[in-house]
Amino acid sequence: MWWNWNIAAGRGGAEHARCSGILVVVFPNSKSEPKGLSTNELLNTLRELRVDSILLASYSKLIPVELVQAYPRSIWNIHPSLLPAFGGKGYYGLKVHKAVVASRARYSGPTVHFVDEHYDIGRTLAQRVVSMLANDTLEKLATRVLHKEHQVYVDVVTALCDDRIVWREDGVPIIRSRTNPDEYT
Ligand SMILES: Nc1nc2c(c(=O)[nH]1)N[C@@H](CN(C=O)c1ccc(C(=O)N[C@@H](CCC(=O)O)C(=O)O)cc1)CN2
Ligand SMILES: NCC(=O)N[C@@H]1O[C@H](COP(=O)([O-])[O-])[C@@H](O)[C@H]1O
Repeated sequence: MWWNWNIAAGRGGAEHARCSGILVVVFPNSKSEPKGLSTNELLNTLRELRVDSILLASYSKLIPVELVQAYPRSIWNIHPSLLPAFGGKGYYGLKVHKAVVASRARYSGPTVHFVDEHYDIGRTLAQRVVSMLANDTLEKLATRVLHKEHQVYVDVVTALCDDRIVWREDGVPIIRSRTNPDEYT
């Protein structure tokens, strides 16, 4: 069963979701969000709503280990670089693209990965490549990468809905092709 619901860390995302009729719970509890849920309250809410998959998008806090352990192989995140490059603590939003441009890398692109206890080291599930341009600005690169993010996350969610995400014997997650069951990416 798919629930339209949203765990919002930012006010803009929460308001947009509410206006779209999407159930919103705010996490974590903080000074700026005193009505936010604690980890245990969030876990109870997710269980009550029978949530079985969690997808992060622009979520800028560390998901607590209790939530990671309660949802094994069931929390995904999208990161705006080709992990493991340019990931980890301090790498989010434009900071990621700034590091990529400074490195003179020839390619960048989004990564969809499983979430584990630490930032950005969970198993990679899908990536898309974006070529760097000689006159790239942070904003131009961010826009091109974001465009690919919106494509690759939709592809991953579609594969999730189709039950086409499988784990290879060596522990690598792969996606079975929608058209040819003998092909994987
Ligand atoms: N347990 C996990 N939690 C989260 C993960 C993860 O892989 N495991 N991914 C991040 C998303 N992310 C990159 O994709 C990311 C977000 C934020 C940071 C970061 O350094 N944050 C700052 C705080 C920023 C703020 O307060 O707004 C920090 O921790 O100092 C790194 C990577 C989502 N959660
Ligand atoms: N590490 C997490 C991270 O950097 N997330 C990134 O923040 C950007 C802004 O998205 P938004 O316009 O939806 O807020 C997106 O590129 C997203 O990948």
